[in-house]
Amino acid sequence: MIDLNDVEKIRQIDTMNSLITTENYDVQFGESLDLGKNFEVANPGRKFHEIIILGTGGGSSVAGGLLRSYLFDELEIPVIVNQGYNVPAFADSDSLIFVVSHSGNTEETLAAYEQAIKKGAFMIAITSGGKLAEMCRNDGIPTLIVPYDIGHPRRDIGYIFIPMLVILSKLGLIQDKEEEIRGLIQLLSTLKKRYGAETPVEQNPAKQIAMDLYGYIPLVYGSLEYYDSVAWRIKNQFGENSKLMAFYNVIPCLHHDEAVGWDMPQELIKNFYLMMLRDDLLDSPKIKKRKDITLDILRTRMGKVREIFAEGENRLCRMFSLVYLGDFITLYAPIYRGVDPTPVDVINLFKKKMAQQ
Ligand SMILES: O=P(O)(O)OC[C@H]1O[C@H](O)[C@H](O)[C@@H](O)[C@@H]1O
Repeated sequence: MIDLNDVEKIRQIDTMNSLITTENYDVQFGESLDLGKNFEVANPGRKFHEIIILGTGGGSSVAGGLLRSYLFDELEIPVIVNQGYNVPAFADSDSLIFVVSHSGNTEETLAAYEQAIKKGAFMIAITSGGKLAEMCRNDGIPTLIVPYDIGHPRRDIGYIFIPMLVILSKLGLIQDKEEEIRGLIQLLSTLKKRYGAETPVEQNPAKQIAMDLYGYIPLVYGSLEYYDSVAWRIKNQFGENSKLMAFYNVIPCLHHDEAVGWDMPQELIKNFYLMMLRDDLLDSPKIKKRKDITLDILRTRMGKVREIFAEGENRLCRMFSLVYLGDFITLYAPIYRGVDPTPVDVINLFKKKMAQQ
């Protein structure tokens, strides 16, 4: 196992600097705010039936999910995250469609884009370039171009999420969020000191959890209304960053189905490492009670259980405080095993095989 206090070794294993990029989210989120603010939108005040986000993967679709959760009690129209090749039948000229592909080359998103164009939807693209940027240029679709980095959209979550938020406020669909975003940037710069590579294991909860879960299957339980997509993000990050299959579910829903599976044989359930996402401010009394009961039951059944708590002055901060901790945990987990967190070999294999005739 790698000594997570050995910063030089950590940097050697993390050959594409995913930790450094994550440590610099405060800068990324700041730039993203400016990108959003400088983007001109047409027809502010126009009414839409719904918002559809076309995009897939740990960056683009998760950003859509986080947006949906964050705006749950503010937006008066639904947000639909659409990850596949097709767009739903109800999409039409009254739909606001964000086409989001960081690379601009993801085949599902490009196929869905072509359908959306035919339906005459009001579209805005967010991409660093690729085929999507080219198609949008030809079709006259307003496009917000974000920095390219190295082609791992999951570490560009700020560039995808923040501009969508700013654009929604420019369109008059939500209140202005600049103050909340600035609060988040401040929080990220505080938290990076706690979770960053330079902070030793003894003072670094992200490193501690990454080491603690070694040998277990991660299971992330979030909750409605704000922590479903956060749990989804962390589960995805375990896959892409940690090279670990992980699972997630959402309270209270899981109490009506998955929970029955907790009666599985002890030798199976003991392989899980439960991370329970908690928020002392945003979790309602009912949700808090359900989480307490869940922990009471699972403490003696699962291999280990760990509660992680949201923090921060507003909802955006609180949600992203857990996204941020999750990003660090899922980066340290592979490094602890001597594995480089950035390459995604299986995804590349899929892309190659799908391109073959
Ligand atoms: O945002 P896009 O460039 O369309 O990428 C979509 C997805 O592609 C790949 O699968 C990446 O590994 C994911 O992290 C990414 O989210």
